[in-house]
Amino acid sequence: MASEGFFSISVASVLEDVLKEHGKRLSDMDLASRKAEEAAARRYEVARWLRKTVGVVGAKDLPEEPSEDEFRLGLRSGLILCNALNKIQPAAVPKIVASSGDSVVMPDGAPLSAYQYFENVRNFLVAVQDIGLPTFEVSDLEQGGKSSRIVNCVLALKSYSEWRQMGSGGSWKFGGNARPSISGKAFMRKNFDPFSNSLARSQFMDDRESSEQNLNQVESSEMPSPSLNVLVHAILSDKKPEEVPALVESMLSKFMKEFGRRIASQNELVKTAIKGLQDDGKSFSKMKIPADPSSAISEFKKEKEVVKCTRLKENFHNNMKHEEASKEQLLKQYSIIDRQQRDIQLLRRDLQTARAGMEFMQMKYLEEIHVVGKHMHSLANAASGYHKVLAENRKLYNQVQDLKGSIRVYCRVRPFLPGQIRSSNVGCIDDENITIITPAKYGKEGQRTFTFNKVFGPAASQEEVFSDTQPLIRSVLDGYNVCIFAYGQTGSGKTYTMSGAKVVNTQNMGVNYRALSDLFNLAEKRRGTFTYNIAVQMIEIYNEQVRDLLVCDGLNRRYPFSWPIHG
Ligand SMILES: Nc1ncnc2c1ncn2[C@@H]1O[C@H](COP(=O)(O)OP(=O)(O)OP(=O)(O)O)[C@@H](O)[C@H]1O
Repeated sequence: MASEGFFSISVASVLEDVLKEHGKRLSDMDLASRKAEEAAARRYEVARWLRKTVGVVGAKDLPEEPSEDEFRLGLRSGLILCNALNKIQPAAVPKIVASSGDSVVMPDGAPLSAYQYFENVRNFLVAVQDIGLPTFEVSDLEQGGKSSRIVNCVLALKSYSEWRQMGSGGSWKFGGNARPSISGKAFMRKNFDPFSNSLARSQFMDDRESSEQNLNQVESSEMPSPSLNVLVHAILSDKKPEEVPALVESMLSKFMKEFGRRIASQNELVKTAIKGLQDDGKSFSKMKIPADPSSAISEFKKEKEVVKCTRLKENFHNNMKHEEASKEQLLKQYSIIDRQQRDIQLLRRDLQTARAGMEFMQMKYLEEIHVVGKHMHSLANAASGYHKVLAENRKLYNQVQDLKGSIRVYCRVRPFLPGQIRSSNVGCIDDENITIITPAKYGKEGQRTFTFNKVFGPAASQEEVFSDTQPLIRSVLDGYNVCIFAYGQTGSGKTYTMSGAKVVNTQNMGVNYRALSDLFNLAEKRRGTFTYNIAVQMIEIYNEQVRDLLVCDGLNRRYPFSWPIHG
């Protein structure tokens, strides 16, 4: 909760704010120079201790007061560090690697022996970590590295050495003489783990960003803040002893005022928070805000409990209502499901009935199909029999035509034309014979009888003449060649017999028209069985000349002709 933060007033923070207000004169420049002074003093102390502990190692003695670069370069090979550690704790680093190049201090960037570089420094760091001392990164020995971490490590080692020299008993105090007096920081080690905290505190001046964190750590351990110490020191350092009491009095009065102001503001915040909760309809009882924040907190906690219980009750009631509503809905759903199940039963019954009906229909249909199939089969048999019979009939028909004769000669006697003298020399006509009376010769009338396949008298109609030739016409459709032609003298009636009168009608229609009409009728009847291509040619033979009578362009074409055959 946001309000919880308002109860954490720290006396140290108030004091620090007051001091800061007093210490306006302390500029950042002062802080920077003090930081540098402190870092240098610590570095000198480390160098002096190492010189005293290790002495000259490999002709690389650290100066008593080395610069930061001299400090790094002197320790870069790891020889001094390893030897120092082995002095304090023998064989902590089992093997120290030295090379011929160790007699010369290697400048930055110059490659060290990789073996030496990794072995000595790494072995030192491993051993230091095993002991529980703060360590540093290998890169801190290079240019740009944090030498403060190396200093911290060696100071911790120094403290550890002193502790061992005192017999390793009791608590190990570190930092009493490891810090320059200006820092005023205590570096206490109660066990090995807090070394990390100690290191963080020692780095305070190096890293201003971590100052807030360090402040909290100091407050939690009831130790004065390092920044407080610095501020107090900065304010009082340039004061005369007689000025100090007045200054302290002034600072204390300001501190009391600030502390009172913060307490008041906290109370206001608590009141506002409680009012907000009451406005939300929570069951807060009327609450007096005590002057004591701790009692306010306990009251506030109690009220929170009451609100929590009320909420739980409300939740319980809401859940019950919700459950009842769910039950009602469930009952409705059950009734709907029952109705739907009944509907489904009815539908199933209807479906079964429909299915039975369909099966019955299907059975009937199959039966009918079977019967129809049988009929079809018998019809096919009958059709094939019919075709056989038809072929047989045709064969017999043509045989009859052959028996009648391939060449048949008919004789037709024309009636007298209007205006002609009715003097005939036709004596007698029967079915096949005609008797011609010849003129008297030598005073004696003569007569001759001629026999034909058929003789038509003057009363014979066009239909009678055609009916006798019709069977021959039908043979054409069975593949037989048939030729019908008329022969006789001029005016004897050839054209009339073959074509008809000048004005053709159904009565006087000649053999040609009737034969063609008969052929087309037959072809139409047999269309499902046969396809016929029909062509017509009509010629005249006159004076031993053959002429095409169907030419209609007026030209008198003579044999041989050439004409297209059309279907
Ligand atoms: N059977 C018949 N009944 C009635 N009239 C007929 C008959 N035969 C012929 N005629 C008539 O006789 C006349 C002569 O007939 P048609 O022209 O047919 O003779 P044709 O033999 O064709 O003569 P051509 O050889 O000169 O052409 C026509 O007027 C025709 O109408």
